[in-house]
Amino acid sequence: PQAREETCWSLDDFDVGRPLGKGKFGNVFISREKKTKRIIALKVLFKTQLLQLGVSHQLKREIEIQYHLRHPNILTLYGYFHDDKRVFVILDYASRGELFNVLQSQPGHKVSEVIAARFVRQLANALKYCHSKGVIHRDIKPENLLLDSKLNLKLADFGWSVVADHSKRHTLCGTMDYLAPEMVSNQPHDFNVDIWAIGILLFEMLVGYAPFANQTGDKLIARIKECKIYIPQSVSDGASRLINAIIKKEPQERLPLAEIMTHPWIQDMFPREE
Ligand SMILES: Cn1ncc2ncnc(NCCc3cnc(NC(=O)Nc4cccc(C(F)(F)F)c4)s3)c21
Repeated sequence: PQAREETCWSLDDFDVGRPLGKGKFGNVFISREKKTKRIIALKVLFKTQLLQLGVSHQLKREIEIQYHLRHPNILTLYGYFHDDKRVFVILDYASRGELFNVLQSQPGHKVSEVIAARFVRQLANALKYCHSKGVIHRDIKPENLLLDSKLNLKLADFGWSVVADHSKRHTLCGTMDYLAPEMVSNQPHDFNVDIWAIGILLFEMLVGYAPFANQTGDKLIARIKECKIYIPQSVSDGASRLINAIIKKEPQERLPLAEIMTHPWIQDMFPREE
């Protein structure tokens, strides 16, 4: 069979520029690939830390997962290479950086309902694609949502994502009728964790802080379990209805992606598509 073209990269292929962000595992640098002059983002991770924290398998899984994901609202991972001390991940460059910093720079740390609806629809698009491939992101937050020069949202950092183990379900599906409720619902991390995150994100983009923010420890856990959120009057009825339809304690009760994308509030925020 046709071998997939495997370009073998090394640090010599790149001019490394300023840091774009600093993470606990390593930093990201704007860089230019010498031959094509293409601008990319180079994430540098230190092997010692990956080994110390026992997350090397997670990085391998992230690279494997991202290798199969190609979508306009997912930050592309082009490849990786390593030297004796570091692992380098070659990523799309998102020139407007993290949504986190965009929100921080706005008055009240919030955006308009039109912008919020745009980002929710693009994120739902990215997740519809991921979930259709059995990939659950599991770490959706403003730090992992990047923006390109055209204000298109790019879902990034699949370091905590998993591929839902359909295998177990397939072996069981012949005899689903006999499965106890806790068995069929016992998907520790099912796709609905990503749906929940869309609700939290929408709340934060419109209110300026997350619904359970400035709670700590067990109070925070209790608040999340109680699942009671207070949506300020400043938020429109349509947006409030969508937030309340997503932030549900029961995973299965959360509004499915398809219904988020076609929700009346989302539709109203987009001028009639020509
Ligand atoms: C800030 N910024 N501004 C512009 C811009 N343009 C592109 N990218 C940026 N930032 C990088 C975004 C990322 C994408 N994928 C990531 N992946 C990751 O960080 N993976 C990862 C980390 C630590 C440990 C593990 C492990 F081992 F646990 F799995 C996995 S980070 C940009």
